[in-house]
Amino acid sequence: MSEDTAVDAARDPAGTPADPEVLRELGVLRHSIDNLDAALIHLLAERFKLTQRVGVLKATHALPPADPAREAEQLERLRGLAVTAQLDPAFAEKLLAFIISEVIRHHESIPRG
Ligand SMILES: O=C(O)C(=O)C[C@]1(C(=O)O)C=C[C@@H](O)C=C1
Repeated sequence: MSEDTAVDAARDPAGTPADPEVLRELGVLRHSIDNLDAALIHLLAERFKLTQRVGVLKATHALPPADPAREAEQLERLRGLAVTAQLDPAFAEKLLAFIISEVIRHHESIPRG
């Protein structure tokens, strides 16, 4: 993380720089956020590699790109996990729907047969 990012954001409305201890804590928190964002990107990349293989399998065997029954199971499971993890289940649902819609778009672009 850039030191400047923390410094820029850590000013009060009058433009006075924040307490150095606040800046230090902000920097520590942002460093961990950056690590988690990197992990999310890597996890998503691995997920898309697997769904790409699913897409090829489906296209090869004339299976439909979307499977609403599977999605309903995933949704129910993820909502439960979100509640346990104290994450807003509505957010988890929207995120899953967003990811799956992108996967289906990829599936549909694979030549069939
Ligand atoms: O499991 C499948 O059949 C997939 O194509 C993968 C996936 C997903 O991204 O998890 C995507 C589309 C389907 O509607 C269900 C699930």
